Amino acid sequence: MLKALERASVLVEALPYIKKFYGKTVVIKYGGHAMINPELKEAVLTDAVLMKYVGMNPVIVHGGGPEITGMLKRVGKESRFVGGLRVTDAETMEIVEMVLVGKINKEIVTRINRIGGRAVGLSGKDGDLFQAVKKYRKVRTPDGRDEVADIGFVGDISRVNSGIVSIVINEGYIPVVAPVAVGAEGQSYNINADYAAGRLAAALGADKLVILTDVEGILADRNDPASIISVLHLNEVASLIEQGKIDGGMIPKVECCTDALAGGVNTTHILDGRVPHSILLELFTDQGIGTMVQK
Ligand SMILES: Nc1ncnc2c1ncn2[C@@H]1O[C@H](COP(=O)(O)OP(=O)(O)O)[C@@H](O)[C@H]1O
Ligand SMILES: CC(=O)N[C@@H](CCC(=O)OP(=O)(O)O)C(=O)O
Repeated sequence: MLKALERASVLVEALPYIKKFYGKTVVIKYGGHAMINPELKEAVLTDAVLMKYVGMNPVIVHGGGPEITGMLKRVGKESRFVGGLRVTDAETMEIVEMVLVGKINKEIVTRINRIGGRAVGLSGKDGDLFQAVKKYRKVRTPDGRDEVADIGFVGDISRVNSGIVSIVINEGYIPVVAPVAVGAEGQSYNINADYAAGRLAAALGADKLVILTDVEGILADRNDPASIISVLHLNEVASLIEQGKIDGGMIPKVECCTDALAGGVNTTHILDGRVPHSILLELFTDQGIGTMVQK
């Protein structure tokens, strides 16, 4: 009884925020490292279910980088990344699709349904959701020259047909999206889940994009968790990347925020997925947590 009352009082405190976000779409990028711990997994998906219950429209775009790396290792393939993106040959692409679409997507859907929500899993191929062309990545050589690297079947999203996601939302389900896209000839493309989330948020006209990761947010000094940047303006991003202060897996995250903001999303956030219920802390408190990237 006491527990129920405690929960009720928490809900009363959250009411103004619930009203503020009622009917709003929030795209959640649920990332590889925040996905590993089973308790955290449960907390993130419970947050999504709660959001749906109180009238918001959560949309989950998931990654699964560490699981893909694990599966590749099992078949004797080493993973290589260029600028945070996996170099993807034909065999790697097959495994990426099996892991993301066949395994992780269905696991998330099953968990949400068991928690008491209703979820539908989609990949970028369903309803032609993500169409892509081959992506080339600019890299800086050790002697300071810029080169274009061929990273295989990694795609740039050329078009988002978000209709199928809207149908799923409007029918009362939580869409769960795997970041595999389709090319002009029907071939599969591996899309970094951050980019997929940013583009989908823009196409849906989402109010918020929330990216969960395994650090506190964007750090000014990567070795100092206290150096978190609470608000990062878009005009500061390029120089932080240029100076190497933002690198690796954080590059797709800030670029994804850039895409989303350019596409009309109101606010974008990079949050610590290791903190239980970090999404609710961001949504339902004034101070917010993590890094907000804004125009
Ligand atoms: N300025 C920065 N602040 C915080 N993390 C950074 C920064 N630059 C690079 N990183 C790296 O980015 C990583 C997050 O990207 P990634 O490992 O791809 O996350 P995920 O698996 O959650 O998608 C962090 O663990 C950190 O190593
Ligand atoms: C092109 C590219 O790098 N694709 C990613 C797709 C999964 C992903 O983005 O997973 P996280 O969000 O867990 O990192 C990959 O192959 O790892």
